[in-house]
Amino acid sequence: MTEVGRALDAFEADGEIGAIVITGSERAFAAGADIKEMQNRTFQERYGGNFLAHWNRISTVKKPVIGAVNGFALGGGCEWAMMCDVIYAGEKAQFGQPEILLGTIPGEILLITLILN
Ligand SMILES: CC(C)(O)CC(=O)SCCNC(=O)CCNC(=O)[C@H](O)C(C)(C)COP(=O)(O)OP(=O)(O)OC[C@H]1O[C@@H](n2cnc3c(N)ncnc32)[C@H](O)[C@@H]1OP(=O)(O)O
Repeated sequence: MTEVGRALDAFEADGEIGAIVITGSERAFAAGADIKEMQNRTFQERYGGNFLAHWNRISTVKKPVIGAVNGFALGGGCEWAMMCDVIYAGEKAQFGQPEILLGTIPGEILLITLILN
């Protein structure tokens, strides 16, 4: 996410770039946060460690952002798509918030963004 954040910073600052397209592969746009990285962290570690830092960067970019989505857009990946100004969805696009099955709050990134703003 740090790399995505850096790329978005650079695109936003580049006067030659008028719009940004974010995409994945045919199989997945993004399957969400790394479950393996999350699974051993306590709530306090996630909250205090700012685990979701940079995840909402798309929503603050001051240039049009287009999400070209195919395959899975799940959890944070679904939220990413929703943060784009336009979603251009392929026929195989699947949007979902399955993280409730992991015991985590669906829509966490957008919820935190709403609370902080
Ligand atoms: C930001 C938050 C924290 O607020 C919310 C989140 O984003 S929590 C994460 C939400 N996402 C999910 O719950 C998606 C979980 N994954 C799946 O449902 C499936 O893996 C799938 C539908 C994306 C793909 O299914 P399938 O084609 O059957 O392939 P798999 O064998 O299940 O997966 C292949 C491989 O990828 C690993 N994988 C998939 N998603 C994740 C993920 N989010 N984090 C880490 N790793 C993921 C999966 O474990 C497999 O790995 P290996 O077993 O091959 O090592």
